[in-house]
Amino acid sequence: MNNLLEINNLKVYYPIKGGFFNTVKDHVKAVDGVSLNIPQGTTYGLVGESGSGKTTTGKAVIGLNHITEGEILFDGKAISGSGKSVENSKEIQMIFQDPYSSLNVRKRVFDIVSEPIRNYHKRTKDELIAEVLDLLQKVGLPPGSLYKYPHEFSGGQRQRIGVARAIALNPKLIIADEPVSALDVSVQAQVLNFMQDIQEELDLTMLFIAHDLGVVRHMCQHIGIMYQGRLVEEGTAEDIFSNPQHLYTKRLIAAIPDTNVDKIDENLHIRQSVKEEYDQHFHEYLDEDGRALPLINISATHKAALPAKG
Ligand SMILES: Nc1ncnc2c1ncn2[C@@H]1O[C@H](COP(=O)(O)OP(=O)(O)OP(=O)(O)O)[C@@H](O)[C@H]1O
Repeated sequence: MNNLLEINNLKVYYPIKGGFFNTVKDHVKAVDGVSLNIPQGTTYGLVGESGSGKTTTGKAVIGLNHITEGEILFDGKAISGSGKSVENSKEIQMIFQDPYSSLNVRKRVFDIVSEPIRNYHKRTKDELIAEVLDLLQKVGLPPGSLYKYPHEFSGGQRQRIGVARAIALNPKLIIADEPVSALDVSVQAQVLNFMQDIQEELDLTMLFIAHDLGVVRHMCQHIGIMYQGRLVEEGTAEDIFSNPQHLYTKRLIAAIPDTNVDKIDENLHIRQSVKEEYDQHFHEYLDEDGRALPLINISATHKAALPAKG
């Protein structure tokens, strides 16, 4: 399977300015040497706590961030820096965390969903209506939604509007940045199932960002664990859950709400002991600056040999 997205040694440092001349004093190393591959037609879950650099990684792929170092290849072509083309911006779309604030509340569904199409193509009003109705059907919203405003929908439905807009230009890659985190737990599973259906139906490749490992388990083939700007572990979803190597990964598994954990793997036995183990041993996984050691690579998505702990 070809990799649709390849990220090689990505670094994104944000300057911290200060002083009388507002000069650069230091940098926040938001992403510090991340490499990962996403095979075409698969979903990669990027998981870590707040501030670990997940969004910065996603934004770098979509061209919203200045890349300090490294390379991003989309369909085999470099898209970082000046290589980014109009075609790339059609083919890579982002879905945001909060479906309310990411939609323009003063616009109707028709205008919101048709906007990307209007930006790139010449269409008559009737053609646009037909296209938007088709997109609404794909995301499971009734035709009557066409002239409604975002506030007339529930959170889950609003996320469907965001998805309709994101798939309007037939993208190949979707970056979904915590798309269910702002939703009620009761509707999260529904939206996840629906996103998985859309991904399969349209053969999309997806970078799915989440802070909860439980969320990505069933919809991602590969999972990368981020901590302090680095990937500390990567593997197939099965590896990550059945044989987690890094204590931080175990910590994330232990943090999955009880109701899910019981289903996840009754034999893991990590839940009871993991918090203690984590506290006792976590320093072993840090370098001399107190930053996370790089990846323990237990799967094949990224072939570069990175140092394993030991
Ligand atoms: N524009 C910016 N300028 C300076 N620092 C930033 C900027 N954006 C993010 N950061 C910092 O970079 C680090 C990584 O942030 P990022 O948003 O990528 O993490 P995240 O894992 O997506 O977290 P969250 O889930 O809270 O969005 C954090 O320390 C954050 O404060």
